[in-house]
Amino acid sequence: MMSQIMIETVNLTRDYGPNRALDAVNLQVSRGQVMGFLGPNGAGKTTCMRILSGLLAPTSGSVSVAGVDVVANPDVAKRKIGFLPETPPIYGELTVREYLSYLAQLRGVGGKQRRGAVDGAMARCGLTHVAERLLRNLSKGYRQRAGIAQAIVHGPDVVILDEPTVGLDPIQIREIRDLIKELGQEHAVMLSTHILPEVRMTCDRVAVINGGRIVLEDSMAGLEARASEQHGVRVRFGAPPEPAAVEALDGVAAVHVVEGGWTVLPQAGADPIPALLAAAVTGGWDLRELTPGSNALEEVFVQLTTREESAESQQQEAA
Ligand SMILES: Nc1ncnc2c1ncn2[C@@H]1O[C@H](COP(=O)(O)OP(=O)(O)OP(=O)(O)O)[C@@H](O)[C@H]1O
Repeated sequence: MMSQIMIETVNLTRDYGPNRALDAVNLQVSRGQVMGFLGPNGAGKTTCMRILSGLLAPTSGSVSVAGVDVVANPDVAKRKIGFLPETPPIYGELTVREYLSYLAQLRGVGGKQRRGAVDGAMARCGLTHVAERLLRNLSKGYRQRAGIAQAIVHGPDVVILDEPTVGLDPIQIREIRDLIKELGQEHAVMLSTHILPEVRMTCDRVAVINGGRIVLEDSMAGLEARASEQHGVRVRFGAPPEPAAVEALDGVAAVHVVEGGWTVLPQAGADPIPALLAAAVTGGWDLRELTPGSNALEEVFVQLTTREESAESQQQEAA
């Protein structure tokens, strides 16, 4: 099957007064993909998602959803998109069924199809047994499911989820992540989060935004490969040696000493683990943890976002 591009932004830019919140953002997401949209606070994620959803106008650049220009045809585009905002509006006095039916109607699902659409969305989100419950009486996890159900009830091509697992307990989180993966098979899904393991678990692609600019866009596989080239081995010792003793080992390029553990960076193409293990045993370093590349994604993320920030602060200092 040809990959169908469902979300496309070209040089998308948005200013709030003198502040540029989005700066020439180019993104593409196809049907069958879950794209993780990552960035620190204030990076521009919400701004981007609100523009995609037709809730906010861009300053310049273009944005299309399922081939429909969101700025030129907002009403058509809105029917092709489902959005779960970070804080969804509350309709506590409606039952789950009434809520979904109301929103399906707003988004143009006709009377005959509506019941089937609502039943289908409830089934996919595991809500069938609470269909007649008032929203205000649902647990947070179920309310979140209702939020996701409203984002898919009208059969949109594109589903955008803003921090969908924030505030849920671990079991609810797992269930919502499974649901997101499932949605990715049929829709193009954009998932905003700053939880890195969540991206690893649910996404096929990842885009990292910082200071309004996309600083990385890659497949998960590509990112993991990139990370493993520069990843470190995380180690913790009960009786740590001098860092120089580790640095001197075969295959070790450098050692970063941080609180709670060290990161041992390998020389290109080398595996430092055998020498590390041997030295830890003979040296009595009391090895407590050895995790290869466990922070790979985190390291790439931190590198990408801090590099941009430090470049910016240097510019500001120079100005
Ligand atoms: N209505 C607004 N008026 C003025 N500035 C705004 C407005 N909304 C956002 N901004 C600014 O635009 C930038 C991007 O904000 P945005 O909310 O899109 O970031 P974010 O990545 O979603 O952050 P968070 O993870 O904290 O939600 C920030 O510098 C923010 O202060």
